[in-house]
Amino acid sequence: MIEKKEIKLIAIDMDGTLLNDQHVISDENHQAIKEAEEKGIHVVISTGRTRMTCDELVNSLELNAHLITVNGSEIWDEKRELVERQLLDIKHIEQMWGLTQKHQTTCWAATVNQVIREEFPSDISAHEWMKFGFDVKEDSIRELILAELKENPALEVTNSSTTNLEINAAGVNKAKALEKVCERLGITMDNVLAMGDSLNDLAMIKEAGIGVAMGNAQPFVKESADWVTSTNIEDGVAVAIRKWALL
Ligand SMILES: O=C(O)COP(=O)(O)O
Repeated sequence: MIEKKEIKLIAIDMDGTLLNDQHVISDENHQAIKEAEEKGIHVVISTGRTRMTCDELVNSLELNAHLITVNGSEIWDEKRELVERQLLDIKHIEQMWGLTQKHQTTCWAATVNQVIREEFPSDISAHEWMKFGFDVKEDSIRELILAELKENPALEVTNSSTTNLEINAAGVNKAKALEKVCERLGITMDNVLAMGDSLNDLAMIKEAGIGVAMGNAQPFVKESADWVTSTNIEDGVAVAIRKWALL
């Protein structure tokens, strides 16, 4: 039985959480977020996406709050000024690029000004890298890559779906970024309600006062959460906001 806590900040993941399977924010989720803001609660979108791929959806919420992107690599303030950005080392990008070649997998990556999908640049060192991703349908190959990545203590390895791997610099995750946002606002992680569905949400779900997993979350995320809400296609975000922050 989890006790209710005073919620001063709500951190919400996007894909598989705030967004339905058509990548749309439902009216019900929109309304619950609006009511939370009206109550004076900071609503912080905390996503693996880059500004380029989340702005339109985030702006539609008209929030007056910080924003966390690329799994915590970037923190933006209410005016969308950059507070902090953390990069991956070039040698680690080269290592991961080597792994995609070795295992013949699909990869993608986020630099500070683009999301790279098909054409991987030959001048790796000319870019500033924030995240590297592998898409691997075959479990055995994904596990091999995961094992190699885990040997490198400079990397933070998570996922945003069961068939991908997402890599940031060690110590970069949504929980660390949220702690920094909380510090700026003078609140503690105990007053945070965080919700998500994948391993890139795990740290914030564990460290928040109330950590909520979506009904569609990966099993380990559900096991680690304080509470499991409905799925992303059943307005699970609104359900959790109403249960933990609005009553
Ligand atoms: O990494 C992604 O692109 C998925 O983003 P999410 O963290 O909002 O689910």
